Amino acid sequence: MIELQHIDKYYNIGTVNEVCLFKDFNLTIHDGDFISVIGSNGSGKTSLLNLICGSLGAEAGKIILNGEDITRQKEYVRQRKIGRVYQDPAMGTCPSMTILENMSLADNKGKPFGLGFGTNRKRVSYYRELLSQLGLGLEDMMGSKVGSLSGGQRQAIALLMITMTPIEFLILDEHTAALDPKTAELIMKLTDKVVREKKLTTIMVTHNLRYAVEYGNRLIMMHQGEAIVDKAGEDKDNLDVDDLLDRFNQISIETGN
Ligand SMILES: Nc1ncnc2c1ncn2[C@@H]1O[C@H](COP(=O)(O)OP(=O)(O)OP(=O)(O)O)[C@@H](O)[C@H]1O
Repeated sequence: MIELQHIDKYYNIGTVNEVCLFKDFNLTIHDGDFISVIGSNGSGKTSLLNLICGSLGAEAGKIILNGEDITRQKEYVRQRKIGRVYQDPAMGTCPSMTILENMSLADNKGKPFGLGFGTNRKRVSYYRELLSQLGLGLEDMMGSKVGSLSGGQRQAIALLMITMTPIEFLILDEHTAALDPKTAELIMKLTDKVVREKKLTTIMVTHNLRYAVEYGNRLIMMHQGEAIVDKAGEDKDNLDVDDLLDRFNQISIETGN
C-alpha cells in the first residue's frame, strides 16, 4: 500500500510565479490496485508520479510505502522498490548495449556483481524464455543493439526489465503515448498481463480514455491538483469513454478553457 498524506506542493516558491499545485492532497493506493490516472494538461499527473518516485519533493506531508516513511528517501533508493516505465522508449533501456546485456543489467540490479554473473548459460536461457513470452520474436535477437529496435520492441523490453527484479510498485508514465495505435494496443495488453501475473500495484498515467476505462480496477481524474473523480470496482466498470468526455467538457465550461 502506498499513502500520500496531507501533501502540499508549490512551484517557484518565493517568486511572482509561485503556484500551489497540491494543497492537503491525500491518496491511498491499495495493494493490487491498478489505477489509471487521466486529466487535462497541467492537472498534476506527472507531478504526482514524480512525488511518488522521489524526483520531486513536497513542501509538506508524508509518503508511506508499505508502512515505511519514504518521504525523505532519495530517488535512487526508492528505485529498488518502485519501477517506472517512461513515455520515451529510450528512457528505460540502454541503446548502445545488446538485448542480452540490457537484460543482464536489469537482472543484476542492486547486486554487487559484474555483467558476467548474468550472462552464464542458465541465465541466457532464462532471458530467452522471458523474451519469448512477449511474442515479438526478440528471443532470436538477443545480440542486437537495443537502439536498433522499434519503439514498441523497446517499451516491451523496458517493461520486462523493470519487472524482472521484485518491485513493490509500478509507475507507467504515458508509456504507450509515443507508439502507433497497433503497437500501443500490444504494449497495453502485455502490460495488463505482466501486472496481473506479478500482482503488481500499479499507477498508469494516460491520455487514452479507452485504456483508462478498459484497464485496471480504479480510475482517477485529476484537475488542478485534485482527484475530482476516483472510482473503483463496479463504479469504475460502469464508466465509459463518453462519461469521461462529458466530465472533461464540464470542467472546461466551468474553468472557461
Ligand atoms: N518544474 C516546474 N516548475 C514550475 N511549474 C511546474 C513545474 N512542473 C510542473 N509545473 C506546473 O505544475 C502544474 C502541473 O504540471 P504537471 O506536469 O504535473 O501536469 P500534467 O497533468 O502531468 O500535465 P501534462 O498532461 O501536460 O503532462 C502545471 O501548471 C505546471 O505548469
